[in-house]
Amino acid sequence: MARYRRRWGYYRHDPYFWPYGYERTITGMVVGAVIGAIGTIIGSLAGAAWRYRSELAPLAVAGVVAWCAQWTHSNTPKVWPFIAAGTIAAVAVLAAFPARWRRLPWPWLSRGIERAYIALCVAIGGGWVAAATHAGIDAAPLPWLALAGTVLCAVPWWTHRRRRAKVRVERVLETWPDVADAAGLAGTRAVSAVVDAWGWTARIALPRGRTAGEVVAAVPAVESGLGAAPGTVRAEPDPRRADRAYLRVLDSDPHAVPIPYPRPAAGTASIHKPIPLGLFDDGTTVAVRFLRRNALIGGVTDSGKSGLLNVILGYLAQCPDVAIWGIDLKGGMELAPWAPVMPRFAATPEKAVAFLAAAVDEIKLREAEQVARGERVWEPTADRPALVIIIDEYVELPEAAHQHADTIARLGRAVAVNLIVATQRPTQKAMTNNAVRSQMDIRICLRVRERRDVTLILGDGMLSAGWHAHKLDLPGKFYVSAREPQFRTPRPARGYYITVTDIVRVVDEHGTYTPHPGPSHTDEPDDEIDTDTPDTNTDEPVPESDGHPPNGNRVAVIERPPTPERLLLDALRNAPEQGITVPELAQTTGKPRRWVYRRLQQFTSTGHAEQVSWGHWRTPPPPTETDPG
Ligand SMILES: Nc1ncnc2c1ncn2[C@@H]1O[C@H](COP(=O)(O)OP(=O)(O)OP(=O)(O)O)[C@@H](O)[C@H]1O
Repeated sequence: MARYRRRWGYYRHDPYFWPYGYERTITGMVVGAVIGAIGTIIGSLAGAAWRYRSELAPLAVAGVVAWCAQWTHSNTPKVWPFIAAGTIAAVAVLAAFPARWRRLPWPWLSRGIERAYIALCVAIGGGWVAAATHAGIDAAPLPWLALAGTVLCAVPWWTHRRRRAKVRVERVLETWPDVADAAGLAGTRAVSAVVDAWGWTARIALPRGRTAGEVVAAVPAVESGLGAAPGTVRAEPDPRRADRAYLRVLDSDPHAVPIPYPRPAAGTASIHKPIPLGLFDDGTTVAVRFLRRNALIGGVTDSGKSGLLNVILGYLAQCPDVAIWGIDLKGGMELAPWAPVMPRFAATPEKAVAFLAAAVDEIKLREAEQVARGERVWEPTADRPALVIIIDEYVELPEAAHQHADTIARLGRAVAVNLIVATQRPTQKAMTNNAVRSQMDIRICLRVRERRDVTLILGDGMLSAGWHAHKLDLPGKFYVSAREPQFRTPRPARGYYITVTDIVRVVDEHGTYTPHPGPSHTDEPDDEIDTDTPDTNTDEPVPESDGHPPNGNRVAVIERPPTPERLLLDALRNAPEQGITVPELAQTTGKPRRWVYRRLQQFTSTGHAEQVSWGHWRTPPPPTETDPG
């Protein structure tokens, strides 16, 4: 310290150190203040230029272009033809941009309209540089052309929606430390942000030892800090890292108006693909795979359950590899319009029981067929379709039907026989004491009245994890919970709004089971729909002659030609008491005897066939109950 004091004492009287006097003088202070003010102004201008760098970019580019033209004009004026040729080549490349280049990670080059804008800027800039290189930048009319070109290129840049949104988010993120301090999230950082059509999503990094739950809890305070409307900010944990969270801020709500139903392109629908149900609040599609999965859809009256079922049906009806059965215990009010695409449609409890029993039977047949084919899971095709049973108002099913539904939910998965059920309150009793509910891999929760209904539909712990379905405010809004990562966090979605016209169009194109009774006929037995307890012939093909089922009142389970395995099983089931011979079986199935022998061996080992006498086979009779008396 003493050393510095000595040095200060030395310089205090040095005239070179104080150019305006030996001591501080008034002049020196004024000059210092002026220099300070100029510095402050320059600093502020530089700060503003940095802050508005995106808006100023076109002017900066114009300045650089003019400087380059001046330099080439002064040093190498003869290169102007090369500059012109280079410009034409660049514009040509942008115009004929090969499709495979569009997959490169340059978003501004992958969209046609943005490529056209870049091509325009290159043409104007390159053309002007070539001309200015030849004639000089001040040769008329080049200065005026420079001004016009700058404005022409700058206006689309200034008005570009995505650029403006990105800049706005960057500015918000610059203020994040202050917002975080005010919201009790001091020490957190906004590490990245993505802008979309409806708002933006930022990834927030938390200091060690702190969790995403804190960000979720601080959402109201963050809304206040950002000056956003209540309910427009949502936070969710990052499923990959415990010390990261996502913050979603909505500028406009994609769910504010009904979202029109988009039909899949003709010939593309398949049960192997996820079914698009609607949009998340960031505008991404909610697409759920229903193959070999049971689904539960719950919500209060008018929450949009039937609307969502219609969206699912609209897709399934267009899948060649699916057969749909419908059960609608609201007297057929909701699903009746779809009856023409359903081989089976029940609107009364009795039919519902019969159909579900038939589905259990179908599962057993499919299991046997799988054994015969040596396959573990049933891969649906047009010939061997998946069977999806849609049940509206599940709790209205009679007790007997619940038992069958329970069996289907437990055993149907491997053989692609599945349930999609909708209900207002899936209480324990209604869900066969939870057996069916526990088999529901996909849970969709629309608006519910009470908080505990969230637990009933989605499961324990979901309410406290942020699945606040009781706060959903519009019909068709829902949460979906499934095993895929995108369905493990509570993200509100809204289903597509499918109109009667959409339904009629799909049914007209894909409906084959006509005529069907309207809801008003449901109390009377009908000719078109099978009310019998089903038997082994349930998969007879429907003749295409007049659309009416054969044998008076029987329709097919699935209107596709049966597989040889199924024909074999049916023949064994229908065999007389003394059995059926191998040559007869070979004739029925159209397969060689060796094939029949091999299948019979497999069926015998699994209890689906027995040899009654030498060369005679049949299905073993069901075990009879022994009389305890
Ligand atoms: N995705 C949607 N977008 C816009 N409106 C919808 C949507 N889904 C349903 N709605 C509207 O909400 C109302 C109720 O829908 P829906 O009949 O599907 O409800 P629900 O839950 O099945 O009712 P209920 O239990 O009484 O049958 C209908 O008027 C429908 O137009």
